[in-house]
Amino acid sequence: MKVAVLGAAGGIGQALSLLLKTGLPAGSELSLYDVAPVVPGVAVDLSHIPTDVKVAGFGADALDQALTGCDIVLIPAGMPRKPGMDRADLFNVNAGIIKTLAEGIVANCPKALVGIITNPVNGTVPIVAEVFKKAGTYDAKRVFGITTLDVIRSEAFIAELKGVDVATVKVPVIGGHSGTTILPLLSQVEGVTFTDEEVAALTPRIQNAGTEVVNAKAGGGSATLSMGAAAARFCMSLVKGLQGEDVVDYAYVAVEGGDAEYFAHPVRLGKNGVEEILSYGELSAFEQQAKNDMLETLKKDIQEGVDFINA
Ligand SMILES: NC(=O)C1=CN([C@@H]2O[C@H](COP(=O)(O)OP(=O)(O)OC[C@H]3O[C@@H](n4cnc5c(N)ncnc54)[C@H](O)[C@@H]3O)[C@@H](O)[C@H]2O)C=CC1
Ligand SMILES: O=C([O-])CC(=O)C(=O)O
Repeated sequence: MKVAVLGAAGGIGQALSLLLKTGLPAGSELSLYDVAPVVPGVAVDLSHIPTDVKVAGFGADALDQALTGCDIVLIPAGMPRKPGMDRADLFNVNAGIIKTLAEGIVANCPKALVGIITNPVNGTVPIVAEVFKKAGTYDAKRVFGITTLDVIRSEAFIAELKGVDVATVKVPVIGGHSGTTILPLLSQVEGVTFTDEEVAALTPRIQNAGTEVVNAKAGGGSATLSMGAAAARFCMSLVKGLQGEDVVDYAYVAVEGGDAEYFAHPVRLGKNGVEEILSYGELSAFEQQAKNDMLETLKKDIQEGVDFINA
């Protein structure tokens, strides 16, 4: 298994790379790419951890070498938010970065499963898809926006609120990855119940959890450690799928005839990426209303990504 992390020297990139160095199956290769000159050092640092995962670092002019033969490419490259900014404010600077990296994937590992972390995810995923479409290499089953952070936050917050074992809490989160487009389906969480007041308070807490971190870091960036853990968890789902295990996880994927062109759903993963897009089931009246209210925003975010490549 060969996994590339693009943006590996950043806050997320380093945390994620550490978790992959210690978590990938024996015999795997980890390819770390970044435009920051420290990236070879990050690779050397990680290489001293005694696991059977080979690590190599690649600087600005070595994207092709970093990507050659990769099975999975994870992308946390690009600018994070500062207090007062929305994720959408990152579009102008991150769109060009994502486009360049997607072109590198086309040229070097067009069959790889691609997991996009760079914000705004609602728009960067369509950018990658449009670059692949233009190149004739697009396979909707292989492109994922990583929304796992919304899932793990929901697990953590609910376990804390209800005093239950966090390992037993499973929370479906659908939609997109910004503000109200993040839709946790609290009505479907098994083993706990919520009052209307709890739903009305917990839903926006989950939706604004990224801002909670941005404000707490006071200008020093956004979530990196929890995102590293989230991306590593999602990567392990992709790895298990590639190894032939039957695994279901949540991700922001292209959905034909869905609520929007891209929408986070439960997906069955396998050797070709998405084997099946599963239904997210019945929504409560609150969730149905929240979904209806956010679709226009999500669709606008998606169109911005599509237009960046095609307009
Ligand atoms: N999907 C999600 O749930 C989350 C997404 N994010 C997003 O992840 C991105 C990265 O966040 P952080 O790691 O905190 O930022 P950071 O600034 O710590 O790291 C970003 C890294 O990307 C590198 N980079 C910039 N241009 C590049 C290029 N063309 N090729 C390769 N590397 C390049 C930088 O050198 C830097 O090392 C941000 O856009 C942030 O908004 C952050 C948290 C959660
Ligand atoms: O809020 C941000 O800018 C980073 C992010 O996507 C998150 O923490 O969910």
